[in-house]
Amino acid sequence: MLNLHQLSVKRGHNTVINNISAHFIPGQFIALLGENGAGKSTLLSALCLDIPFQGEIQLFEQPLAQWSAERLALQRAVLPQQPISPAGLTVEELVCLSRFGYQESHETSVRIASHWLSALKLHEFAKRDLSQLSGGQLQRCHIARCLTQLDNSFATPKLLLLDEPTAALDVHQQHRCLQQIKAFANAGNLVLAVLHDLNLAALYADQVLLLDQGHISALGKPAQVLAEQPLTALYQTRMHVCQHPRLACPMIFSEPHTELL
Ligand SMILES: Nc1ncnc2c1ncn2[C@@H]1O[C@H](COP(=O)(O)OP(=O)(O)OP(=O)(O)O)[C@@H](O)[C@H]1O
Repeated sequence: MLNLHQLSVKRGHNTVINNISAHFIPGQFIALLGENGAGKSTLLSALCLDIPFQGEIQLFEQPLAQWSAERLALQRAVLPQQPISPAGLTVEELVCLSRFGYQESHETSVRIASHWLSALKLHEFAKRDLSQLSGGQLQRCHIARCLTQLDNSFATPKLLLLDEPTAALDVHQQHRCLQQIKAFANAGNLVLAVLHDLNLAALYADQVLLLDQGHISALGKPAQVLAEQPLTALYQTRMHVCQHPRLACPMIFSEPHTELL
């Protein structure tokens, strides 16, 4: 579904994404992990065509650059690290705006938006101005916007790109949002999400992509990739990996840096 072929991205004089190739199939939740500055957001920006790159990005075997904005709006949604939240818009208005590409009535847009606002426990805020939300409520509102934008069961698999979707969320909301996002992926769509929480990646990702200074250092199932030695090397922090007491996934613990104690 999504092909990266010898993708490189420069920012200033530095090559931030360095000749990476990968192929992603629908039905998967891919977690992008890596230290600060590894190139995760840059990779998402290239996938959004927001910055120039070398190499090729193909969606359904067609170069992304050849897709019209109208077609892409029905196929791909994006949650940037700092999404724009125009003051004066209500939650429902923002989420409904994501339906602009569909030929449908306002009532249909509101019905679909309501579904996702309820799914993310935001229904009570539907008529509230965006400026009157907490950080976590606003983040959930933008996740609802993305899922509303791609809600079209009669069409081809969709691509959802999320940059740190759980950064502002409490534990309950992290699980609620990631369960919705994983269900969306496993229903036949593709989700690429930048995460910093290794344990959330272990719980929810079908595949984990470890980015190290613009290179893919590992891509595979969480149980294969999230191992002590590569994580300790990548984050320069002592890591321990054990089995989750109840679930079939690894759990990761880190140690303080002894030289700072
Ligand atoms: N506009 C820019 N001009 C020059 N360099 C940039 C620019 N934006 C980002 N960079 C650099 O590119 C590198 C990759 O940045 P990027 O934001 O992709 O990292 P990241 O993996 O998303 O990090 P984080 O986890 O901190 O969000 C960093 O070294 C950063 O300093």
